[in-house]
Amino acid sequence: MSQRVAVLGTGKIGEALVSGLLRAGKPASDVLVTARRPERAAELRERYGVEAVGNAEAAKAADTLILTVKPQDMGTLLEELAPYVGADRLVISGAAGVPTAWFEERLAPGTPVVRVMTNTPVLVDEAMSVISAGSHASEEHLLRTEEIFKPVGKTLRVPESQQDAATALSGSGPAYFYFLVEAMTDAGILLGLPRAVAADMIVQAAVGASVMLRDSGEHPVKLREAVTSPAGTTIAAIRELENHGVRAALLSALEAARNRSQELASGGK
Ligand SMILES: NC(=O)C1=CN([C@@H]2O[C@H](COP(=O)(O)OP(=O)(O)OC[C@H]3O[C@@H](n4cnc5c(N)ncnc54)[C@H](OP(=O)(O)O)[C@@H]3O)[C@@H](O)[C@H]2O)C=CC1
Ligand SMILES: O=C(O)[C@@H]1CCC=N1
Repeated sequence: MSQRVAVLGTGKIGEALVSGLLRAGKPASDVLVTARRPERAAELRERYGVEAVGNAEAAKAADTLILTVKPQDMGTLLEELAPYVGADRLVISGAAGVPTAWFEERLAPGTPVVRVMTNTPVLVDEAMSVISAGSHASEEHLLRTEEIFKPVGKTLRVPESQQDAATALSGSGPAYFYFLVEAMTDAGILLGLPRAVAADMIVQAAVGASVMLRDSGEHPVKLREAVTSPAGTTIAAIRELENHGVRAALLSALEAARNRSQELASGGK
């Protein structure tokens, strides 16, 4: 069996994974991609030098299939793949919500399935990829999955029962930070700063705070306390955040994301 990896449904996440595989040294000849539109296939061929093929051909030719279509498109894709995928392949699903059991029901008995929730920082090798084994996936399959995702960031194994929460926190997580940066940049405009200057300040504050969170090992409360001087500026802002229920809003927001992931379990609309 070849060491070929196929990415099926190469959109934003699929393309990010292809670029990661190539950056990690996988030869382009070992990477196949599929796309729904011919112009997209041509774009991927040109950009990465990989072969773009049909879904059935990818399923026949690759030993690892990474499925990165939207949950709502997974049913159609599985119908195309099922005749060609057996227990000698590894199927990795990157979709939100859809459980490994859903794939197992549609594939040949014993087909190993691994569910992965990654996030867009895969583009800068700073992803978090949260990994769970289906009922036929062995340690070897998990290691093969980690081999694909480790070069593009961190990996974490969790029981599949935690995947919907991981999707809410980690898969969607970057979007919350972009939302905050966008809102804080607007606040800079309100305070009279030019947009570019405000954006520069906020992005650097986000980078600095993220690096400190990751590298200091300190609890976020301690880091925030170090910024918050008695009778100073920060506590004036924190009071407003608490008055406006930002903490409660985050709890509700992540619960809503978790619930939506659960709704997508059946490749739902
Ligand atoms: N975006 C994110 O931050 C994250 C997304 N995910 C998951 O990754 C998956 C993909 O998301 P994302 O990359 O944002 O979505 P995209 O829409 O960018 O990518 C999906 C791609 O699949 C293609 N496609 C759909 N059906 C088929 C098919 N039958 N055969 C071949 N290609 C097909 C689509 O084609 P077309 O362009 O024609 O629509 C599209 O290019 C989702 O399941 C999502 O839950 C996981 C973590 C983070
Ligand atoms: O919004 C979504 O459904 C996808 C899954 C996680 C991040 N983006």
